[in-house]
Amino acid sequence: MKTAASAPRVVLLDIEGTTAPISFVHDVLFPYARTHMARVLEERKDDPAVQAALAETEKLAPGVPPLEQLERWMNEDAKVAPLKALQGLVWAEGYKRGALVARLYPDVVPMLESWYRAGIELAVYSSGSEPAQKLIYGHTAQGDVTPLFTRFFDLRVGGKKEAASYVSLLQEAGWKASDVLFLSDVTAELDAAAQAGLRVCQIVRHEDGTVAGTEYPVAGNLIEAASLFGLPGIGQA
Ligand SMILES: CSCCC(=O)C(=O)COP(=O)(O)O
Ligand SMILES: [Mg+2]
Repeated sequence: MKTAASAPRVVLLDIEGTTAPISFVHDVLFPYARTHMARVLEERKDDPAVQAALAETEKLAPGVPPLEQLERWMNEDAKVAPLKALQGLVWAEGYKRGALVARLYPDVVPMLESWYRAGIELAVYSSGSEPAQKLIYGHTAQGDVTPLFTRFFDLRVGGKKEAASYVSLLQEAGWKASDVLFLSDVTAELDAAAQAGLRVCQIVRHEDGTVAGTEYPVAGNLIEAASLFGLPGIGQA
């Protein structure tokens, strides 16, 4: 007899296109980083974090002036660790002076609060750096919701389209693959996570124009994902 799968114990969430609109990342965050990058790098040239990211940029693109390389990566939307680290530093300044306020989809905070109250572990896996992830969740319309999350994984565990990254993060967190539900809008990320044994669901946000794949369960928002995977709904915990 086949038994019904139990509800996931851990929900691992992508950000762009899953919890935050793509337009917030591409039309607000990325242009802010592009506008202020050169100035922030100049002002913080003695900061060891800036120096480390610039050294890594030079290592990855020898012979290219680092600022030029960073601009190339920004044009390509490259998911590269030193760019992501520096974008995070630029955004930190923007959030601090009130020029940036995070925009999340309206279902996100109420749903995460309900899962948190039900004892479900919540974690982030985004190409944005860990500090950038904490900034987004630290500056929502509902205030600082970072305490809802136990872990913030970024490119240090590897790229999101590689199965090995999911194996690494499972190891680091001590989670069993089948206990974890990964939510993302990008099917290549779901492929990689599924290959590592995680349960997966594609979040297909109408506003983002995400195209639904055919291989995995599809949900229009976190409320639908909850219902598909036996997780509590808003206000049910
Ligand atoms: C941490 S918010 C900025 C997100 C970002 O820089 C990015 O490249 C989007 O990555 P994601 O993995 O969340 O799709
Ligand atoms: Mg995404």
